[in-house]
Amino acid sequence: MDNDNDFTFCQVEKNPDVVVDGSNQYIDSGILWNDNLDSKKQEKVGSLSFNVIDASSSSTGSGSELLSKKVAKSADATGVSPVKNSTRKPASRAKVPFEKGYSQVDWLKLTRTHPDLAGLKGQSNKRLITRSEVKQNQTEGAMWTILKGRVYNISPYMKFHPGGVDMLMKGVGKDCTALFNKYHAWVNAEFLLEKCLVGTLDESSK
Ligand code: HEM
Repeated sequence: MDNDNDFTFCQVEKNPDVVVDGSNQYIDSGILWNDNLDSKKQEKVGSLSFNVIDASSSSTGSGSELLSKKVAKSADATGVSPVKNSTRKPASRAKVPFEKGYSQVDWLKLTRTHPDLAGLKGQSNKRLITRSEVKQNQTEGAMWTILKGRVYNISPYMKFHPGGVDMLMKGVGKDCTALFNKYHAWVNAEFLLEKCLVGTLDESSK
């Protein structure tokens, strides 16, 4: 098996290049780790390295998300949270090898450089959006989906999706939350798709 190109199996070092909003936070394991955590320690098991956080000695974490994820696979960069103990059998894995230039790291670079990934053209992403408007946006440049009450334009993420374009297409024009949770409830989509946010779902809409 050739995993050389699969970032999931690469060791990803903390990279000062990926400073988010210049606020001393780094993208690491799909979580925004606060750099002030001095109790962070690197451990190694086989080819995987882990960041072990002693949360008890610090109250400077970046909110509940940080505190709830004390151990993270640093191998699983960008948007993939640590695996939780679960009695539920996960759906079968079908990760698609990415095309050159479409790794999750490439996606993060794009999110930092592209001026309008959501395709808002100056419109606010704070507005309420109806289900029928989501349904209407299924064209190449604007493929909208509802995920956990938020509306995203997932068109730019298509070729970057590790599960493949076909799988992601299943969520276009509708609410993909159930499918999303079925395959990877641990994925931090709020972070990955932050720049693709179009608005909030109008829950009362049809
Ligand atoms: C809409 C937002 C979505 C985002 C941000 C997203 C993101 C991701 C990420 C980061 C992975 C890699 C997971 C890992 O390495 O553990 C992945 C894998 C995958 N995704 Fe998605 N996904 C989305 C929606 C969907 C939908 C709607 C489906 C199904 C219809 C789907 C099916 C899959 C499958 C089958 C895999 C590969 C299997 C696996 O690694 O467990 N995804 N996705």
